[in-house]
Amino acid sequence: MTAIHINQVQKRYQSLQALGGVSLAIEEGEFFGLLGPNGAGKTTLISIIAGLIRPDGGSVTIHGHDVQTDFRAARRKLGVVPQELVFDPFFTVRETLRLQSGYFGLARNDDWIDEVMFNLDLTNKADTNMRALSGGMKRRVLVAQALVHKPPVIVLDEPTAGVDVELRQTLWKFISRLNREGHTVVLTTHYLEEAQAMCKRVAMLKAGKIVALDTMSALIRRISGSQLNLHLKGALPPQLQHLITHAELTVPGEYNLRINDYAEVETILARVRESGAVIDEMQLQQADLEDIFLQIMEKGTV
Ligand SMILES: Nc1ncnc2c1ncn2[C@@H]1O[C@H](COP(=O)(O)OP(=O)(O)OP(=O)(O)O)[C@@H](O)[C@H]1O
Repeated sequence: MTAIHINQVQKRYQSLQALGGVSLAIEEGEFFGLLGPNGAGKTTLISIIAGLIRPDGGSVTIHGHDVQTDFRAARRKLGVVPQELVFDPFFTVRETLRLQSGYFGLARNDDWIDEVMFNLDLTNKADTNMRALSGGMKRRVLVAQALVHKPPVIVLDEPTAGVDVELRQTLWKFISRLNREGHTVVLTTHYLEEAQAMCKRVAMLKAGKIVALDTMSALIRRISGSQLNLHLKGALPPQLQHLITHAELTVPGEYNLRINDYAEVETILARVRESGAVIDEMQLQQADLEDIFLQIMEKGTV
């Protein structure tokens, strides 16, 4: 079944086209990444998925429920961890989570609340007032709040922005477990390493449009090969100059060369030796999501 179906969604803020006709189907059980630079439209899209803002055109369904015409049913299937920390400061952590459960009509939810708090390392803060929590702790409560009704679809908008390593690890362990148990997870993050480690499929947004949509492994394969990083005493022979990547960043004696297969490394080294240059240092680097991201954002394609 399709967990989230986004069909031709458009949103405009005055003269700014924040989303220009986005279509996307995320299947049940996926761990999906929504990536893009600041202002690409990720939060706008998530707010539309959550039914918090209205699109100017198009539609979104969650497990078949339209987020506008069938809001309550759609909302019940969805847990959203928003980017901003907004809380009522007078409630304790447990009260906050009970209130949220009440919103979904769950009167006796303490077993699950306890389990969520335990998994997010919040148990010893259960009776602390929200206003007395640190930013990182508040973020944990935001995650817990999104999960009180065991939603089959979990959307996290930059959940690890500015949080420490410990929370990241705790959070990813718990979210991975929920994904293994069948929950669909959609994540936006600026930490591309995190996206590469967690997401099986990604969409890249740029200026309100999807500019790449593929599995993580296919995207990484798409960027041809790897890089050979050379530190030379002497100049790079002219017949290798065309292999230089990011020429604008080249420091004298240091070169990044694009290679398509490892056999090319031998040829390059032979040419360097013939030219009389001496190799001080060399490194082979695998392409990663960051290379792909930068290339897509700069050139629009890989
Ligand atoms: N309420 C609003 N009024 C006017 N413009 C808005 C509003 N909300 C968002 N925008 C603009 O819409 C565009 C998309 O914003 P959005 O927050 O969706 O991007 P984002 O991809 O989530 O960015 P970030 O990575 O910085 O969170 C931006 O140019 C933003 O300035």
